[in-house]
Amino acid sequence: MNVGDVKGQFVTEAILCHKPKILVELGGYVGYSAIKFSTLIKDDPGAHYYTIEFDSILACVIEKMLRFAGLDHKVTVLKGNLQENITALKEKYNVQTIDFLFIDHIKSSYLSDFQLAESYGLFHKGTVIAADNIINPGAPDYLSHMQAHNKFESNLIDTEYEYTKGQEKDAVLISICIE
Ligand SMILES: C[S@@+](CC[C@H](N)C(=O)[O-])C[C@H]1O[C@@H](n2cnc3c(N)ncnc32)[C@H](O)[C@@H]1O
Repeated sequence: MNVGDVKGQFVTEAILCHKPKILVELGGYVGYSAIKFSTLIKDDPGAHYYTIEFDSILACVIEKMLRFAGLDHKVTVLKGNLQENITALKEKYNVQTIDFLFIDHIKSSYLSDFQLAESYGLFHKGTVIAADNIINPGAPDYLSHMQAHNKFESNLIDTEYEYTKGQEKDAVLISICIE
C-alpha cells in the first residue's frame, strides 16, 4: 500500500521545510510516493530522488509511471535492496551522503538498512529520515533504536493508517541527524 495523502502530508512538510537535494526512498511499490515527493523538487535542478524497489516488475511499473508523470529525469529507479545498490549509489551516482531518507519497505529491514546506511557514512548533520508504518504494521526495533540514538532527534507523529479515515492508527517517525 502507498503512504497515502494523510501520512504523505507529514513527509511533504518535512521535505518542504528541510529542502533536501538528495532524497532516497526504500520501497517504491508503484511509484505513488516517488511521484508525490519528487514533484516537490522538480524545479530544483540540483535535487534528485532515488527509489530502491526490490521487486523488478514493480520497478518497471514505477519507471512507466514516472515517464507518464514527466518526472523520469528527477527520479532514478534502482532495482533490488539497499545492500545491492549502496555501492552503485556511491560510485555510479556519486551519492556520498543523503539529505532525506524515506523508509517504507519491509518493516523487519528498517533497522538493519538504517544501520547499513549509517555504516557507509550516508548520513550527515541535518539528514532527515521519515519512516512510515511505525505502529501499523509496526517497526518496534527501529522505533526504540532511533528514540535512543544520541545522534538523532526523533518525533513520533501519531496519525491514521492510509485510507482508513481515522479508523486505524499508524505513526510516522521523523528523525533528524543532529551531529
Ligand atoms: C509499502 S510499499 C511502498 C509504498 C511506496 N513507498 C508508496 O508510498 O507509494 C513497500 C514496497 O517495498 C518493497 N520492498 C520490500 N522489501 C524491500 C527491500 N528490502 N528493499 C527495497 N524494497 C523492498 C516491496 O516490493 C513494496 O513494493
